[in-house]
Parts: sequence; structure tokens; C-alpha cells
Amino acid sequence: MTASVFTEASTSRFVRIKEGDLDLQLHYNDVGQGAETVVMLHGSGPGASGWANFNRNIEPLVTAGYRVILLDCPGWSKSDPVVSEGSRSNLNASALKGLLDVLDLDRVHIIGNSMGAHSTVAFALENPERIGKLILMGGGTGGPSAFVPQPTEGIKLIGALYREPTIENLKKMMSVFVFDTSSLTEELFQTRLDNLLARRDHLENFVKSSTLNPKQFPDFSHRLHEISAETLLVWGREDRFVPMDTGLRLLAGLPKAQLHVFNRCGHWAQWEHADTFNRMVLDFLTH
Ligand SMILES: O=C(O)CCC(=O)/C=C/C=C(\O)C(=O)O
Repeated sequence: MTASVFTEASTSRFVRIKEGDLDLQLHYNDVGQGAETVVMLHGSGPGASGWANFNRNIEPLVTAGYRVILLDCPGWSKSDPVVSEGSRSNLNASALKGLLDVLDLDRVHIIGNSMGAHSTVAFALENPERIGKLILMGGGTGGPSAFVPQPTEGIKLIGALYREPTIENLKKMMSVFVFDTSSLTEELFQTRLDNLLARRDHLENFVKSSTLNPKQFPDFSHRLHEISAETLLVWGREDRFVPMDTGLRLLAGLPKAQLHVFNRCGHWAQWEHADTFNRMVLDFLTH
């Protein structure tokens, strides 16, 4: 398949996984072919999916000869619903392990966005032999911000949108999500709204999970030193969901990490600065 002809529909796949306590059908997109595989893990916003989070980042990797797997985490998009009472980071990590086992992939590079970055760290701690290089954007659970009160304004707006999924609440959340809101189109809002309203069970389960356990993403800062993988941290200076100084904490904790901070950038660095981000990722993976 050439990079220019792939679509969400043509790359859409389902798989049944059994991993520990999990017995789930997962949805993923499988794009391109190559000896090396890059897995992309999306964030926790309502209506998020691998495709929604990373649609600007797939083609350059596929063209460069990587296979790209976009996993929809349990409780998002076309994957099965779950209520998470414990660590959602570890639940996602188990789902990823189940998927890699079925696909017979021994070792992968992982790009994680926000919750996806928290989950990447959980996966790396549990399966050090299965990881190549890591790219963490706007997440990774390096501990609380020293400067910004928690929960941050963005995380509060995500909660409001989960509880009341209206176009008004979606626009409020998206208005602090990116730095340059003029890049947000009505089409993007509508697609996101359609996605999130299509799975009211996922919305209700997220609210239920957060009530059962408000700490869905435990702090791994005391264990970061165990991760020996080369790691690229990417942050937006104006991230109003997971503040930029969290990236500094990860930089201090991860022995082989480097940090890139984009100016004029919110919580969606891979989308707002897609071209530079894609070049950086390719350079990081190949050197
Ligand atoms: O609560 C956290 O620390 C994670 C928040 C998070 O993952 C937000 C991500 C939002 C998106 O990626 C999205 O809505 O597309």
C-alpha cells in the first residue's frame, strides 16, 4: 500500500486479546509495511482515537519504510468499553501487550500522546525487552507540576465534556487545547462531536472510572530511572492540560531522554507542529 492511498477505513482492523484479566476486542489501524514498527497511542479526550490524534503523522513514517499501528485504547472509539478501577496506564499497557502478542511483534517503537505517553511509560516498565525508542508528548506521569494548580484547566474541561457532551463544551475544551485556535475548523469540531456521541457508553464509563478512582494515571516518577530506552520528550510551551515543567521532571528522571519544547504550541504538538514533529521523529528513530 502506498502512503498516499491509505484511509482510516482501508487500514481498520479488529483483534480479540486475552491478557491477564483483559478479554477484549480492540480496534487498531495497521498502515504500511516495514521491518520496524511504530505504535501510536492516543490521549484521553472524549472522542479521541489513534486516527484522530495522529492523522498528520502517519504518512511520513510509512513513506520512510515503517509499519505504523494506531491502537484505540480500551474505552475509546471502536474498541470495547471498559470501566477502569485501577491504573488506566497499566490497563492500556496490558492491551498493547495483548495486541503485540497477537501480531507477533517482539519489539516496537512507541509514540504516546498525553494518556498515551503515560501508558507508554507503564508499558516500558512492564516490558523493557519489547521497546525500541520512545517518543512522549504532553505526558509520561513524571509527577505534578511545580507551578500550575492541578487539575489543570484543560483536564477540568475534559471532565466537563465527558459529563455533558455538547458542542459548547467541546469548543471550550478545544479552545485551550491548541495555541492557535484559528486552526480549528467547524469540520474538525463536527467530526470530533460525531465520534464522541457515537459511543455514549465510553463517555459514561470514563465518568464512572474517574469516580471509582480519580487517580487513573499513577505517578511513575520514582521508577523512571529503570527505563533505559532512548526517549524523545516533546512539549508545547503553552500546554494547558499537562504543564511543560512535567517534561523537565521526565527529562531529569529518564536516563536517556532529550526534550524539545515548541513555542506557540498547546497540548497537541504532533498536530500543531506536524511537519517539524515528523522530521524530528524520523531523525530520532534513524540515528
Ligand atoms: O489526564 C491526563 O493526564 C491525560 C489527559 C489527556 O490524555 C488528554 C488528551 C486529549 C487528547 O489527546 C484529545 O482529546 O485528542
